[in-house]
Amino acid sequence: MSSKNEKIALDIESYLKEHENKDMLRFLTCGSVDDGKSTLIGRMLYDSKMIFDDQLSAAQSESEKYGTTGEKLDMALLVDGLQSEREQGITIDVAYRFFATEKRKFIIADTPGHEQYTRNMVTGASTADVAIILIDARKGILTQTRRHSFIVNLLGIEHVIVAINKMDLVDFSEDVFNEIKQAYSDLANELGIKNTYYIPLSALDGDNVVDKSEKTPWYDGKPLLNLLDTMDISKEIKEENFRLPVQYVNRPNLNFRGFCGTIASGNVKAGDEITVLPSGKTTKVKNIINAGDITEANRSAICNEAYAPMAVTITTEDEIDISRGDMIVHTKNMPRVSNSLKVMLVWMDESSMQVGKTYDIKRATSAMPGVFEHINYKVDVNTYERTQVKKLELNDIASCKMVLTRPIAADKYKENHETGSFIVVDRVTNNTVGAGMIVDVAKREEDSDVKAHREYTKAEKELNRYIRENFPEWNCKTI
Ligand SMILES: Nc1nc2c(ncn2[C@@H]2O[C@H](COP(=O)(O)OP(=O)(O)OP(=O)(O)O)[C@@H](O)[C@H]2O)c(=O)[nH]1
Repeated sequence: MSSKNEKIALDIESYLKEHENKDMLRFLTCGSVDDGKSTLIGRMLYDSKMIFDDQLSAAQSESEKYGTTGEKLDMALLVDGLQSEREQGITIDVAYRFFATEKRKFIIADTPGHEQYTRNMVTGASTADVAIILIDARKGILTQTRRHSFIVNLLGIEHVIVAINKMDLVDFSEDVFNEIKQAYSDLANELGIKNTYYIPLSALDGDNVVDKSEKTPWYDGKPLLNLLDTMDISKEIKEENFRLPVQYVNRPNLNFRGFCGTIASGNVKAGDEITVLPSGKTTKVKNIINAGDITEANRSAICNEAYAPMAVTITTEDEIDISRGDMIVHTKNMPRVSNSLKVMLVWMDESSMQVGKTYDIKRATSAMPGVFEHINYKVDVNTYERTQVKKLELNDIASCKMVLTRPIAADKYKENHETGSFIVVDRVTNNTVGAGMIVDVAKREEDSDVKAHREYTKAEKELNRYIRENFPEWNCKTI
């Protein structure tokens, strides 16, 4: 990266500016042991000149000593630091790597492929726009391919690049490529994966990684890096799906009250009619203030429109109670409000998940206790078979019924990743023990346990109603 180094040394400002304006694509790499994942990542870093000179010479000398590639530089050694960590069990987390081309910035989430690391793959996949699934051309689709594809689909990644690697070992055979392509497209159909792209590769020799290979004249698609550079991953901005989870109520003095948060989806304009959930109070947006502008001096620096993922403060026409954890939405397009949700849950802790035990459920800016009342079924991530179980163990994925102590404004994950996902926290250890996605929102359940134990007088019921209507921030239960 010497020419880049020069630019960094001479004109760091313009170098940074150049990067700032590029758009970002996050992708996940999944493969079975020895499919060539490290080699491919190493090749992309190398070819995009993101390897430091000292890293390169270290890899060159190690390559001569330990490399598995004869004369050639073993690209896998360029990502070896991570691997040795993994072998020693120091980290089983996701490793994020960064590189950039002229057009885009990339973050690679490199996750371990073994079944015992399913939770790590879920973590890496949760923010990815694209998944690259590596397949060894000699082996075709393996159990691991099915598992990785299931998780990629579960996490709602809409673009899957099937990298059919080691084509050099099958003489760059078009037939082998087509067979694997057909088998994977059957799998994609079974799962409902929308956009698939197939590339014949040799990560080792660099065929179809950066440049189109002469050895695959029958392939009319783009090489991998070019595909990553140009694929359209923009999501439709739906104005009607405006969601602002309230993070903080900014009340510096009696004259100002603003509601701060990062817009999870959609957009909002001054004057829009909004509803605060779960209370259901309605008002209009008075002003929208950009996060950067909230200082005493320019609190009046307002904008007319804001959209995801901007961090904003909004003020309202009427004085209504809004508190952290509430969701501000457009009145004309409200999500369902309920405390009873059908969810897909990934269990991430050594201690098993107990039905009926109370956990803290954190979703966007809200947090409340909740229980998993019932496990509908557990999915075998390799065969997609469903089984009945009484509890969940580490890495299990299951459909469950989750009941919260308070209702929330809930979107389905497939419609909104931000507001449709949650984490599960153990109330004693404070560990994150699970992650989940809302599949469906049921009708709100009454708090049967409270009802069962006490009969309330009319006066008590009226008082309860008064408190709920006038003090929604107390999160009072309905009696
Ligand atoms: N012939 C050939 N060999 C390859 C290719 N890609 C990778 N290899 C070789 O396959 C072996 C495994 O490659 P890695 O990149 O370490 O595989 P991996 O998937 O990262 O493996 P793990 O790190 O163990 O998960 C190494 O010996 C590579 O040199 C390829 O396109 N062609």
